[in-house]
Amino acid sequence: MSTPEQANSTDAAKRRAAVWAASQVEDGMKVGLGTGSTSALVIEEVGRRVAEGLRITAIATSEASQKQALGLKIPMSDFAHLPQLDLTIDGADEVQEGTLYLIKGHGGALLREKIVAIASKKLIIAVDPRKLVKTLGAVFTLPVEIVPFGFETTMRRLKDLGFDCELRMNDDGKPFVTDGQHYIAHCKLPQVGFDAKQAAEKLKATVGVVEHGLFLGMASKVVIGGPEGIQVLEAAR
Ligand SMILES: O=C(CO)[C@H](O)[C@H](O)COP(=O)(O)O
Repeated sequence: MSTPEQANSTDAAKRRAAVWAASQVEDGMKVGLGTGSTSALVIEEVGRRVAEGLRITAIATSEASQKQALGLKIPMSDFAHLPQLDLTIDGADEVQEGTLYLIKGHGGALLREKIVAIASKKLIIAVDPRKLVKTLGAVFTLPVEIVPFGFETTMRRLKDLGFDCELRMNDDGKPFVTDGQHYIAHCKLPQVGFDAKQAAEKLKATVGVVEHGLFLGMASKVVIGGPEGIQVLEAAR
């Protein structure tokens, strides 16, 4: 549990990161809009700029972000009309120092987030400093989106592969269902000898797994909001 002061400073850090990320949107761009509390601040800022005359077209990564963007009168489109995006801005649950590998999906939107991110020339990730980790899985579990049919057997096979997972539940005791009508398994990652690329390959090859929350080599930049300003990390290419 964070104190009210800590919560305020985290909110301020998220907002700083979000405002900088939104400032990277240029007139005429096709933009992907992420999901989560930091992305909501990005959408708010993009909406403010649109009201001032910025002309963009956007695609959202969740129903919640779509609704927020439409409420702010951001012109929204889809992949039938926009084959490629110039820039996507999203949040993350963890960012690994050095590699800029990400864990995403605790907002339940990892599948659409990954579809939008890979259709974008650039992906900017906006976070507060708590998200920076040395080892992926240090703080958060890895969300893995799975098909509801036979989820029990899929989760058993994930366990056999070394992923100890629990099904994400709602407060009413029913499984959480994503925008794509799938379930989410939250998997603990081993903290010693974890190989993210190998894990990503294993997960992709598991029948019943739709997608996983490891975003490897996808972030172009990560902006970290802090108490006084921002820090921008760039991917080594
Ligand atoms: O991956 C995500 C949603 O699926 C979010 O980007 C991630 O959970 C970070 O959210 P927040 O900005 O609220 O901390």
